[in-house]
Amino acid sequence: MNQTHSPDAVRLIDVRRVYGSGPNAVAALRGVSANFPARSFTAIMGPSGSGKSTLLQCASGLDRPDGGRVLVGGVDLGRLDERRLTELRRDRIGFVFQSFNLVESLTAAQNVALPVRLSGRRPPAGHVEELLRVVGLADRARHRPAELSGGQQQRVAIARALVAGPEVLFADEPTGALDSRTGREVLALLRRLVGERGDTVVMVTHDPLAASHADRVLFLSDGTIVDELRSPTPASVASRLADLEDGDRREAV
Ligand SMILES: Nc1ncnc2c1ncn2[C@@H]1O[C@H](COP(=O)(O)OP(=O)(O)OP(=O)(O)O)[C@@H](O)[C@H]1O
Repeated sequence: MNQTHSPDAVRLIDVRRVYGSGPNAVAALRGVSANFPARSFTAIMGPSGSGKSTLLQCASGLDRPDGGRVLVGGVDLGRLDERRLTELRRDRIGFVFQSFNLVESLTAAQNVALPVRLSGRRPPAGHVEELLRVVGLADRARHRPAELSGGQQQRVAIARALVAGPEVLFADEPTGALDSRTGREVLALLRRLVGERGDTVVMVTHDPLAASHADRVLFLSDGTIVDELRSPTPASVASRLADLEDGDRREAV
């Protein structure tokens, strides 16, 4: 593969994505460049329609940009055919969404092992148990999703996303379906994964409190990155977001 050593888990270089064509074309990303260093926790925020989901989809190889480059662990996704891109997503990228998407008929441990099983392999001995321990569910390995709380189900989903040892964990509104206390526990877990295991997390969120758990917040507006906050606090994030949303409203008038 086209692999070069890179301290960045993910790099976006002048990424562009246009939906549709002609007079109805929508430029969802207008030249986005960003580095996501290994062992960092980045939150992506911005008003509705600013391009957050599109950025996550392009960065994770779920969607192909119309211009620019995306590198995951030094591999240029644009050079991969569909089969290799699918393999890269399976082996090197973890996903967590607002909905937990667990298989109801399988236990927590079986859900965690599933991505590796589906690729015709077996997780190394003790690996699933270790991941369940990391997410605080060592004693729930044999429970099925219906026997777990929402926060516990999301923690199973996080363990599942980590089972292949991905370069990066992309999280799209991971606390969107959780109450605020449970949401904070999941955010604290993501924080710990970065601090203690050296995982890399990129999270889209609408919630300033959620974003304040990250090392840095990137703000998108109208398809471009317009600002960055390091060591964010809920207040500093909320204030910056309000400015951007005000700007959007003024433009709409
Ligand atoms: N499949 C699509 N076809 C056409 N336009 C699209 C498509 N997906 C997104 N868009 C448009 O691209 C722009 C960016 O959308 P995107 O979903 O990335 O924004 P977002 O910041 O994630 O929004 P939200 O916070 O509301 O989820 C929007 O104008 C949206 O309407």
